[in-house]
Amino acid sequence: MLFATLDAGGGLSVANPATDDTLATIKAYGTEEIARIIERADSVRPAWAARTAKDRAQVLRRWHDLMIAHQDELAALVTAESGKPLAEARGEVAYGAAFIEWFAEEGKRAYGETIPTFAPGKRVLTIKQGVGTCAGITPWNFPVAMITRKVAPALAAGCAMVVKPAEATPLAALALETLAHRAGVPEDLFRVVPTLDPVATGALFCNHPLVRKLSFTGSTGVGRKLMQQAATNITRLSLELGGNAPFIVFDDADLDAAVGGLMASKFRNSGQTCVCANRILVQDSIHDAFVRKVEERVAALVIGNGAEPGTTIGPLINQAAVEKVEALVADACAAGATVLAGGARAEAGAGFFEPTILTGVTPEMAVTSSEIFGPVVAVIRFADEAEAIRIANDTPYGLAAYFYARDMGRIWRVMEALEYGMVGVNDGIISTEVAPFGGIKHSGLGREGSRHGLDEYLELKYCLMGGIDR
Ligand SMILES: NC(=O)C1=CN([C@@H]2O[C@H](COP(=O)(O)OP(=O)(O)OC[C@H]3O[C@@H](n4cnc5c(N)ncnc54)[C@H](OP(=O)(O)O)[C@@H]3O)[C@@H](O)[C@H]2O)C=CC1
Ligand SMILES: O=C(O)CCCC(=O)O
Repeated sequence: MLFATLDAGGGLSVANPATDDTLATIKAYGTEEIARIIERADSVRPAWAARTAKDRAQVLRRWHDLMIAHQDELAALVTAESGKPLAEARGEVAYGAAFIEWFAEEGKRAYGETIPTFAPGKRVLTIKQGVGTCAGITPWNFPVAMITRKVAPALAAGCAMVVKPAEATPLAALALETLAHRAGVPEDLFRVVPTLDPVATGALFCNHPLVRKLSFTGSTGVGRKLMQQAATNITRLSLELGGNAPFIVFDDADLDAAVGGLMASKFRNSGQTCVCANRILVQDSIHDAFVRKVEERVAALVIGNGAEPGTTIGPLINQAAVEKVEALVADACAAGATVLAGGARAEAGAGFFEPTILTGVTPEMAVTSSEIFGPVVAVIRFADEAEAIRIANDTPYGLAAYFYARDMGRIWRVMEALEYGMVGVNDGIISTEVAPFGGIKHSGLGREGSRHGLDEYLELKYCLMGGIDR
């Protein structure tokens, strides 16, 4: 069996959200064991950091290649444990592998600098060095890519990393660990530690003196707790938290392109991503035409088990997620919104919710202030550019925003006015390893991917050399 760790036995049971069947029961780590794993990671780190960046890159490159060679098996695991349709799961494996390829190369470019001196006889320079041993906490919605987006830059920078995957999706994470070790990543340098105690594990990661950096992707509430805990040890943090993405369609937009962008953004992983369009703002004069086109596209979506060919909408991750979406739709309807499509649990099974369109939504409704994390298109009308920007920015979140327009002046004005870390202009999918992914305000700290993603795992050391003139 490729992924031997799955047979390790123990207390953590993993279910398929489409069928509720148990997929595997795996070992759950306790905090004492995780503490020892951190210590072992830290003990092998100096030897890894001492290798050349090119040497580390070759190991990472082999890990990337093994992921691609096992793309179908990894995708099958992702679909089984997270529910996302197989085509999306294959896409996630390629996306996740791309971070490894990217950072394998980027690790070779961790340049320092020489700075023109401030005094004769002295020279000023900087070097960049790995931050040390790192920890990661990852969510269930991207069981592969959220791990590689953290581990690849950490390893490329010469760091060690211990990752706690989401309780719902540890199988792909363990498979990634197996492939990394096969590729030549030293076994103790990168470890995946599924656990039934996320609270104690988070506290351990924040307070263990050997953990110099924690990278977290998940809800804003948990991110806030980790930030409070990290204060004691002054642990460096990257936080990729919740979003509330506005998706604005102006009257000069290419409507078909905007509908296509909305479908891609809104229904990716059945609406369960932090960058999914959450509030759909449509200008008065094109509102009805736009909504009609969205209705046609929503009617063509296929709900079902993600493992079935042709499925485009899988289950939500669990019953709590279904109940949350159901409550948001009910609340919006009670406050005056109209259901144009869907609006209820789907017949496919207990974990499924119908792709839904709500019109007549207002910024006061909970469906617009909450991160829906489900397949609900909540449409708000607006009159002009100023109103759209005001509504779009009226949220504590600041992760991704999208808008469709053709007027160049408007494009620049709106792009600059949106208070978000990422803006998609005439595009609904912004995620790529080459660009800096991250948010502002309550959506987090730091950036992942791109050359900036490497800096999250590097310390900048300033060195002053005196006595040059003696
Ligand atoms: N920004 C993003 O990408 C994501 C945002 N979310 C948002 O959060 C909502 C809830 O989803 P949920 O899965 O509960 O998100 P969480 O933030 O609870 O989970 C994300 C990760 O954090 C872990 N975790 C949970 N509590 C703690 C803690 N106290 N200390 C340390 N780690 C902890 C989880 O472990 P375990 O799985 O074991 O509980 C998981 O690994 C979603 O509906 C969505 O709105 C969710 C996922 C991703
Ligand atoms: O939703 C998330 O957890 C963030 C990842 C989404 C992406 O990389 O596009």
